[in-house]
Amino acid sequence: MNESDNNSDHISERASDQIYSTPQERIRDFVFDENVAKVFEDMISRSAPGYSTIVSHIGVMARHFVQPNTRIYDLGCSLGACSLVINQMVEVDGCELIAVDTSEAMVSRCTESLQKAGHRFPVSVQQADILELDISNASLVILNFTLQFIEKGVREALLKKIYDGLVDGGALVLSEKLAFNHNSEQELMIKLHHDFKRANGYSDLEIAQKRAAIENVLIPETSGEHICRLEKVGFSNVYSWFRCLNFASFLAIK
Ligand SMILES: Nc1ncnc2c1ncn2[C@@H]1O[C@H](C[S@+](CC[C@H]([NH3+])C(=O)[O-])CC(=O)[O-])[C@@H](O)[C@H]1O
Ligand SMILES: O=C(O)C(=O)Cc1ccccc1
Repeated sequence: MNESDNNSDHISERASDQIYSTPQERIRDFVFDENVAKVFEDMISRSAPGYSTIVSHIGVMARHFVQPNTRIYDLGCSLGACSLVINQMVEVDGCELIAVDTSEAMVSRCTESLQKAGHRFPVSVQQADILELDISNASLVILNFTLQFIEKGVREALLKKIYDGLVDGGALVLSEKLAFNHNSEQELMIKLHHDFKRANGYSDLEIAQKRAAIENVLIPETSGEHICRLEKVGFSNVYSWFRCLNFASFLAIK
């Protein structure tokens, strides 16, 4: 069945992101509301270089790291792309998948997609703040482009809580937009990222308005800051396993 056969179903369509396509008098801070949830798949695929590669490799890493009778956490799950791939790839017994997001619009769509996909182990989708969440008996925790939206001052405490909640040999996959220490690299990566967005059909107006909307909301840090903090909270091995322009992913093993 192709997409047009069932386009009354909001899960099967990939509605196109036109949120910043018309001039706005005042740019409001970016929020993950209904309007964003509706177009999120299109938005993130056209905006985050390497996103689909990262998601599919999270499935590969899940197959390696998930241990029987443990929990998997997808923190800031949005529409559940990582949960869906983990659900497809993990075949061990006694696992439980917990997907969490503060956005009601995301949680309702994520719940529906996971139900539709069918799952071989228990899955719970919770509308909650990951800063308040209890994490225990985890063999895999995913923070796929979520930490960057968390207030900088509490990021270390969140990572320590994740480390404490992991079993030995458990892993955290942390994907983030990066900042750079040197102006020349920072400027070049931002320019190339904007070129990537333009090549994916975004106009200069869309790029500029989105940039203003996320300026105070998405706070990137350098690769060095991420690696140091992951080591500081206790992870024994921290690997930088993916990078495309100013987007990167780290694998931290307890
Ligand atoms: N404190 C918080 N608690 C829970 N959720 C939060 C919090 N803060 C932000 N979020 C949620 O984190 C998600 C970040 S998007 C993740 C993509 C997904 N991981 C993916 O693989 O498709 C990344 C992006 O848009 O760049 C949003 O759904 C927020 O509501
Ligand atoms: O669009 C951007 O410029 C980004 O940095 C990526 C992104 C993707 C989805 C929501 C917020 C930011």
